[in-house]
Amino acid sequence: MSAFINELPKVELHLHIEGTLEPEMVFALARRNGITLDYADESALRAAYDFQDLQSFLDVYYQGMQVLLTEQDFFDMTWAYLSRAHGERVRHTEIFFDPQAHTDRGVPLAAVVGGIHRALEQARQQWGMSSRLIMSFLRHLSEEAAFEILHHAEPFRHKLAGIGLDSSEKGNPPAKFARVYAAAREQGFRLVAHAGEEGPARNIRDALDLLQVERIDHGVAAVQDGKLMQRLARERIPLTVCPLSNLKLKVVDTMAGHPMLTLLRAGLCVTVNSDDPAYFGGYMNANYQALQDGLGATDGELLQMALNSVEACWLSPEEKAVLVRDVRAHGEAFGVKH
Ligand SMILES: Nc1ncnc2[nH]cnc12
Ligand SMILES: [Zn+2]
Repeated sequence: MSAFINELPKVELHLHIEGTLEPEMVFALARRNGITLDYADESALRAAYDFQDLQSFLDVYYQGMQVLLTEQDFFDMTWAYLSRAHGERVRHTEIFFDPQAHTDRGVPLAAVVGGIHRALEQARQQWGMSSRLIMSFLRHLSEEAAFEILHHAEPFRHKLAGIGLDSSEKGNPPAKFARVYAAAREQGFRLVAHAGEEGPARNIRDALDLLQVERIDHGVAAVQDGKLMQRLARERIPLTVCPLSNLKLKVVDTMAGHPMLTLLRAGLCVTVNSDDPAYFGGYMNANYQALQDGLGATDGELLQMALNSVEACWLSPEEKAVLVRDVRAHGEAFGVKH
């Protein structure tokens, strides 16, 4: 691991907290909750992490999270991620969770939000690590179900910064959620959506125009549409790109074929993120390192992407200024210009 990457102050903007469940924790929580898993042990579960596409991953991901039942389970999962992120110099993190995947199993939303939020608060007090929580609608479920969870979340509104849209992109375009996004916008939520991961560039344009999102999660399909790239660059719409995820889910065939640097050099606000690190083989450092080793990104380009993440995050201008200063100082300490 390069010292430059290891010590770089980082901001993470695309992280599914349920995607941080390492096999060891899946088994520990299963034992604690008296749940029998379909896999004999941790290594058998890890062997199942051989994905052909997004759907084959999602099937394993939704199965893995069934061990989460209590507020303490959600706290423990979140605390394990935050400890790891803190060790990788993540200073601020914006975290997705999938409420419907839990409430549909009978887990109270209070346990989900309460456990995650308690861990975020402890990280803030203990390390000064800041965070935001983003509630995602599952796009393979109905518009009606999204409205239901939005309504159900009202008592927790003060703990939620934004709304996201994830799960199976194919066959579930942004238009399906235009009305519920409009309702969320009226309630003051900030808005993001997964688009252009496995789906076409058109989904990115529709997420901007129909859902009025301010950031696109993934968005790598933009590279197929020059006009859209120009718009994203002109409007400085951030893309929260996840290199190791794209490789594991076969969005790209090789890291050398990843469009990250094409997008960066075209002036887009691209950022580096880990998505579901327990499943995709690496947290933030590993994603930065993969861009360097597999794609040939320079330290200067990595520094620019780290600064983009600060620009794209939801901290106040004053808090961002502190992070910008620290990222720039890190570059200067290593003699790196961006
Ligand atoms: N990469 C991804 N794409 C869509 N939905 C997800 N849910 C968790 N990870 C996801
Ligand atoms: Zn994602």
